[in-house]
Amino acid sequence: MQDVTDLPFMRLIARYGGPDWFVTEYFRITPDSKPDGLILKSITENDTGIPVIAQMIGQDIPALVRNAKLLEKLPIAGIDLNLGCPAPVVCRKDAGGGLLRQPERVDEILRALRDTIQGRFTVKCRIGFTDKAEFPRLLEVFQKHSINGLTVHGRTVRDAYKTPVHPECVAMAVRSMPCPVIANGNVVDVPTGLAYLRQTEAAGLMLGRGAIRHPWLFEHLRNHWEGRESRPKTGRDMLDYIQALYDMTAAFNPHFQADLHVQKMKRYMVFITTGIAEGELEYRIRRVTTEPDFFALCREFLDHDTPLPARPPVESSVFCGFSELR
Ligand SMILES: Cc1cc2nc3c(=O)[nH]c(=O)nc-3n(C[C@H](O)[C@H](O)[C@H](O)COP(=O)(O)O)c2cc1C
Repeated sequence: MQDVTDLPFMRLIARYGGPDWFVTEYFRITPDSKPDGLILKSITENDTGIPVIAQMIGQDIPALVRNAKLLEKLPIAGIDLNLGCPAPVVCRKDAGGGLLRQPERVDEILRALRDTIQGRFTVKCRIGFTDKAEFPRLLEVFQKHSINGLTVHGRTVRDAYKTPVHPECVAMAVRSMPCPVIANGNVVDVPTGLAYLRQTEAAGLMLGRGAIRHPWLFEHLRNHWEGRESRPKTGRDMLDYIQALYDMTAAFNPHFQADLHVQKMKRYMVFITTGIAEGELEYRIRRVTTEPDFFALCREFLDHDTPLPARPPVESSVFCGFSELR
């Protein structure tokens, strides 16, 4: 995830159990781009023991091919093509989710990349640009290119993050793709993860915002499958996580300035604070500008041994419609 899942974040999440695979932030690929140095570090300095897949975003075929060759020289578990990013600046350039408007172009890109990539080649997509009715045609294109995996974020680009996900589309992909299909979107806890898997029969889950909010989510899912209890997490557990996140991301930043770092922390805090103290921490953290105020506020709300709410509030505007995964 852009500006979120960098090397220090991966290292921290790995301490909490972590996923089976990481996926890098996307490398923006244009005719004259070179792979971003900081994102490269999440590959070349990955000491987590968890394999990492390099993700590219772009639509220029020679550039994508050139960068895929460069990336394959590195210790990666595969290359993933992003066909889901809804950012207007990306879609306007017909990259990411914007490419879903042009299945023929996707066809050409996948052909060129499949001919180039020797190892694992996967695709991450949404279920259409404006309408889920576009999805069957996209699946026809994906089926043609022997990709090794497909991750489906069960929303259209237009949906952004404002709707529930569509498990029936992920299930359609599972039925029609010859490769493993991974379900993505709105998994916030063990029950939502299990419901998504049950409704789709997907081969696995990709977790994004839910794992930022609750880094124990990977461990809790594993505990469930392996018959172990999961201890509810307290305010103090969360405080320790926030402190570690602050320290590790700060140490990674050669231009560290406390006030700017507080702003970076807010990218994570949007997800972490959802539902704590009925939204009061979420509201107040947005207004904080200094490091002492940031930690004083976190301590005010989290320096306790009471279990935190297991899931975000049902009416959450951040995890919109997650409760429909049941
Ligand atoms: C801030 C932010 C950055 C993201 N960056 C990426 C990215 O670089 N590559 C990608 O495939 N998806 C990216 N996503 C999308 C997530 O991977 C995921 O598909 C989406 O958030 C839905 O899943 P979730 O509910 O588990 O978060 C990003 C999402 C957010 C909110």
